[in-house]
Amino acid sequence: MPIDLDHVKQVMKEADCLYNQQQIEAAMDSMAADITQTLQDSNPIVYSVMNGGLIIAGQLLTRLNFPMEVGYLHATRYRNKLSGGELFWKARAEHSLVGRSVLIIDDILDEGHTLAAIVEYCRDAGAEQVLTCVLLDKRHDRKAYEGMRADFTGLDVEDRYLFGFGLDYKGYWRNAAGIYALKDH
Ligand SMILES: O=P(O)(O)OC[C@H]1O[C@H](OP(=O)(O)OP(=O)(O)O)[C@H](O)[C@@H]1O
Ligand code: HPA
Repeated sequence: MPIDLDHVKQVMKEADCLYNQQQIEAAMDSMAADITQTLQDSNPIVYSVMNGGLIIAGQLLTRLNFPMEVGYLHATRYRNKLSGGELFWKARAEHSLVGRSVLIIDDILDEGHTLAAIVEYCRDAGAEQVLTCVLLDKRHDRKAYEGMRADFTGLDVEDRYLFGFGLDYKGYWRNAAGIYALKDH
């Protein structure tokens, strides 16, 4: 059934803005400085995780001024729903990862199953070092393993359903230039 666009607009009207564009830009500047310090001499392959990682990766990559190769992986487990299921791979790495440093960029570490599976995949493919970077880390105790964190995190965020800056509400509002929380979720 096609989604009702009036509903999509209403969702945005009623949402709470948790972080605005300026706050996100400051977080990206800080992550870029940390990533540069760690990876500038390692000739990394940098993968964004489609679809959610598209916006953060695009804006972060232009802040990184050192040699790297860039690509994407596509793995999804929410598939336009509000809660996650089994991870479904749509596209894996095109490069050989053997002996390489790999940086994975995604929009959010929520329960962490997506990132954990991607890291395991890259290690199994022979990567020497796999680092992870997320714009958001949702605060709750349902992580894939206790204490799970990305190597680089932009902002911690409350345990609500979020959208904007790559994150979707039923496929919409990935393009919103802030982080929004769904009303009453
Ligand atoms: O930490 P987790 O609980 O595993 O959730 C995080 C993942 O969920 C979202 O992807 P989604 O499966 O919604 O696909 P999308 O990127 O196409 O939105 C998000 O972009 C992360 O990749
Ligand atoms: O809060 C969220 N919003 C959108 N997509 C997501 N994928 C994991 N968590 C979320």
